[in-house]
Amino acid sequence: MNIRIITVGKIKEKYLTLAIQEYAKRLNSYCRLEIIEVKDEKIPENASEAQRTKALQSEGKRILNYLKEQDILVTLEICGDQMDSQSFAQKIETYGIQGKSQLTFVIGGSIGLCPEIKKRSNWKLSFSEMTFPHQLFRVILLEQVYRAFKIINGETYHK
Ligand SMILES: C[S@@+](CC[C@H](N)C(=O)[O-])C[C@H]1O[C@@H](n2cnc3c(N)ncnc32)[C@H](O)[C@@H]1O
Repeated sequence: MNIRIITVGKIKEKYLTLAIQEYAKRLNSYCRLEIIEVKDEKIPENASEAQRTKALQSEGKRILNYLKEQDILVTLEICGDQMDSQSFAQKIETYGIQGKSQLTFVIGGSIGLCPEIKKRSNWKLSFSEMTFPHQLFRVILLEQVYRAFKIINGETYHK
């Protein structure tokens, strides 16, 4: 299976980079992992609605450049569908069995994801109703994908 993670903005914290590298290394045994970072738009704290919309559209265009028609697009959205790790693993496994082997996860930047990307989404996935920072969220997603492959392969992993 090919897992691609498209993210908006760079990782600035060393400890997060180390955690990402660790999970990327672990995932090597289970899938082909690609992480793509697209440039984020810098907008002021007090940006107007129009400025936000423009910034979201620019980030969205950069993301769309990487999407292929056959990709299963999984958008990470706070208001998406919540599930437990077993169901998450099962859904990934089912896509694999159906021959849909290119899963593309998209994590928004600090201002979220634009409507065009959300509209194109095949699977809107929420990890809870809480808001996590986008840099940390990359680690959380990688850990859950790793956990999913451990579950799919019937391997033990700490609970
Ligand atoms: C700081 S959040 C963006 C917050 C923005 N106000 C919004 O409503 O999307 C950055 C990104 O992290 C991801 N994210 C954060 N918390 C999440 C959660 N609980 N479930 C799913 N994705 C989450 C989403 O992709 C989000 O676009």
